[in-house]
Amino acid sequence: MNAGGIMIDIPQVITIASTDASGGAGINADLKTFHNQGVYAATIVVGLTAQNTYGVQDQYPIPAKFILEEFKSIADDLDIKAAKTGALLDEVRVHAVAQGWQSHNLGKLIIDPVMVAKGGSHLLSDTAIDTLKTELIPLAFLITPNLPEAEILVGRSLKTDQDIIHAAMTIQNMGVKNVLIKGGHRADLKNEFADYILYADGSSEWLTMPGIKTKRTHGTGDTLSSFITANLAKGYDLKDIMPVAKKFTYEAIRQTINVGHGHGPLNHWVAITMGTEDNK
Ligand SMILES: Nc1ncnc2c1ncn2[C@@H]1O[C@H](COP(=O)(O)OP(=O)(O)OP(=O)(O)O)[C@@H](O)[C@H]1O
Ligand SMILES: Cc1ncc(COP(=O)(O)O)c(N)n1
Repeated sequence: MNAGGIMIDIPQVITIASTDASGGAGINADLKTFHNQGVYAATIVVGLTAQNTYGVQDQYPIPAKFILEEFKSIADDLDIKAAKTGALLDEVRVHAVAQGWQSHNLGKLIIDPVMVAKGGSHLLSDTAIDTLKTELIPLAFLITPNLPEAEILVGRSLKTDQDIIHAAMTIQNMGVKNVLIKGGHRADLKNEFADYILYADGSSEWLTMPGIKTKRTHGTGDTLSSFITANLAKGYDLKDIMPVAKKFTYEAIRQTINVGHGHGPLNHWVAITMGTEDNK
């Protein structure tokens, strides 16, 4: 009921992750990307971090019981179409999120398996990796590890393109439908580099782009996975989203903003929308 006004339907998404006090990564980057893409965003806060563009100074995990209450509050009211996870900190939090998801399915699940921040701080304990593999990954529509995260998930080093292709298959066999292995860590090594995606139907592609020589890449993975989450919620197909998600992240890195003195944050104000002439 909205007498005299109008009612607008809007796709609803959620980020299940940790905050970044400096605003460049984590839940903060997710919310800015969601807003940019015109979706309504809710949050399940799993942890808080005291961090800046130099690194993570401290972490504060939210109790598992409270995380489950957050799940219930959202599921009792909102109509979430897609959810993404970010830094989950440890085994207890990963288990709580898997438990929350099984009780309250919130649409398509996208896992960004954040393990180590750009400054080198651990945002997922080593003991959480098995819980991630056995409890959370089998529930997901898409997982988006960067190269070091993919190496940890498969337990071997990934040097060649062939290694990456095999790793994506190994991860898909853990029960997740689609696997994106991000190549940002090779961006300094080559002028052109690529992300690799293995789709649910067995097809795959290399998404190639020029590497930008910069250290202002705080929150690149969050930005990419949030863009994908927003547009899955809008009903777009993953294969159509991927090139545009890459373009959004690329422009958000390229059109840099002057914030912080370490690994600076991205520009979440760039205008790139699915379905426009520019992106066909
Ligand atoms: N220097 C760069 N130039 C161009 N694209 C980049 C660069 N760095 C990262 N990207 C792109 O940004 C996206 C995120 O990649 P990356 O490998 O940095 O993820 P990530 O390490 O998980 O990010 P983060 O942990 O910072 O959130 C990928 O699509 C990647 O190709
Ligand atoms: C709360 C939180 N989530 C995710 C990241 C990863 O981003 P990056 O590797 O660019 O620091 C982060 N630093 N902090």
